[in-house]
Amino acid sequence: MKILTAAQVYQADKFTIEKQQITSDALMERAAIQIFEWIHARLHGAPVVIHIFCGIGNNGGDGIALARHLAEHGYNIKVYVVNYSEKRSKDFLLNMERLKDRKIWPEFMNPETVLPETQPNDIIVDAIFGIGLNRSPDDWVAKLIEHINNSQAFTLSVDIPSGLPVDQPLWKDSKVVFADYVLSFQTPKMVFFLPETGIHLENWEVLDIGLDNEFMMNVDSSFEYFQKHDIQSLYIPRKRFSHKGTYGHSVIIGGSYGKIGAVHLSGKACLKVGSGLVTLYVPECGYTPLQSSLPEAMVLTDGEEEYISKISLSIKPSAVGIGMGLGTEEETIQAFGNFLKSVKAPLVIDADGINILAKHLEFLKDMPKGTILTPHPKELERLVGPWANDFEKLEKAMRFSETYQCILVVKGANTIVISGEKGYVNSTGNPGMATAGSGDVLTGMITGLLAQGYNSLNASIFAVYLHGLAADLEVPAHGYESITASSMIDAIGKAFVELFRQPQPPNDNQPKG
Ligand SMILES: NC(=O)C1=CN([C@@H]2O[C@H](COP(=O)(O)OP(=O)(O)OC[C@H]3O[C@@H](n4cnc5c(N)ncnc54)[C@H](OP(=O)(O)O)[C@@H]3O)[C@@H](O)[C@H]2O)[C@@H](O)CC1
Ligand SMILES: [K+]
Repeated sequence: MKILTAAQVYQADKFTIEKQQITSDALMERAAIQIFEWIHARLHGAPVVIHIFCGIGNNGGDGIALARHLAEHGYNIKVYVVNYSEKRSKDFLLNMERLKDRKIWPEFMNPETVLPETQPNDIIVDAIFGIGLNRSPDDWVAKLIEHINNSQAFTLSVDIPSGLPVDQPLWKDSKVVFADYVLSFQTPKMVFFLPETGIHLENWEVLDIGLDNEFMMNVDSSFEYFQKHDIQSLYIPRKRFSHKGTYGHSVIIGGSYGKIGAVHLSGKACLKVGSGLVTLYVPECGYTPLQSSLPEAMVLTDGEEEYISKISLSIKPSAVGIGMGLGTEEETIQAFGNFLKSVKAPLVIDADGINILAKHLEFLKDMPKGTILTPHPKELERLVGPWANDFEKLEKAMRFSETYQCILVVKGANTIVISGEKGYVNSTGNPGMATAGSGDVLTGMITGLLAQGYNSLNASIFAVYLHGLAADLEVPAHGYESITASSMIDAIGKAFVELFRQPQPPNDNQPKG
């Protein structure tokens, strides 16, 4: 699903109105009806008090139109107009007239208004600002936002939590409505996925208001949100007449004394995504533990006991994953640098591999095109330098990716795969994944997919999605806290099955008896 900027949403709006020959008010009506239906399907007419806070632009217009539909269905509503400007939009005014025709009179709020009381069981609809917000709200509106946030009522934001800009960082000390749920029109907004701004909402959902398909297909968005059907289309099916050689030979290079487990996790995850063969290249001390704990893998060892001192492979790998538990001994650094010069197979670099690169930028020129780097935030910072905000972080990552023609898997609550000027935002995963070894598992998975012939971008996207899905499938049994890297590996199989599970048909036509 494309993630559009505010400017692109306005273009889509204009294009749709012209092509479908409808009025802008008709589009607002679609939006309001979609929100009404969402609420009605859950409340079934329950007599809860619904406080609707409306601005004076089109976001406010959506709120006013929603108020009319709720009133027509007998809901107990209180409507407020947050009068932050004299410049009311045409469709806001039109909907105000329709509301007044039904003898519903909103309360007009200005800086002097006493803020309304709400009860914990009430519902707040936040339609104060939408995608038109272009500066920090005035002080009195900020106080209202804080008042909403201090109430215990469930808060539903229309399109975007009021106070959040769509595609830029938040202004300093600016206030934002905390939304329990956001119903966002046609496209999720990029701020939902970034740590500094995503904290202002709990859940979101996209409502389709019928913006023109042709526009949506052709618009060139910098970011996409990838979901199940996108991943299904990347899948390379296994063939009947195949053998283990068909699915590649992965090599995992890493480990040092006390950190051999990282290689075990990567190697096992690599096997679990279907790599035909897996060889682990480790210091001598890793030989016995790995041979006994992971019998499916082959093990090659370095001459050194406790760290890797040179990397010479007697085999021709289909893909290589390097860096987990590697350490940063001087000899290891040299071995890593030399390896970059000689490696011909598709490559994933993680953990200490990234740390070495960050300290030895001269190695970057030897990195093969299409190499995948999988930094967590601290590793990314070492690589691209500090950033002032999340948007600058992504810009820097994009520039890095373009300069070195590599893929960056920027790990976070929503991991974002960066390839040149494009970013792909993952839809799976949960806070239980913030656990030791989680990254080693991902690196192994990406390597295993590369070995099977997935290209760098597809392998990254597919693995990131499947990794998150595996962790999500573990939640019912483990909660967040006791998910471990090993339990994620165990769930990779379930994640593959889930990826292709068809929705269950309703049971009505089952034979009785
Ligand atoms: N295609 C779609 O998706 C559809 C979208 N629809 C809905 O329209 C919404 C966008 O509406 P909108 O353009 O009227 O902007 P909105 O956010 O209501 O703001 C109003 C005005 O406030 C102003 N302003 C800005 N910052 C300010 C501040 N800090 N303090 C004070 N004033 C401030 C600024 O005007 P300015 O003062 O800068 O001239 C701005 O124009 C969208 O989110 C969705 O809910 C649907 O109806 C149908 C289809
Ligand atoms: K809003």
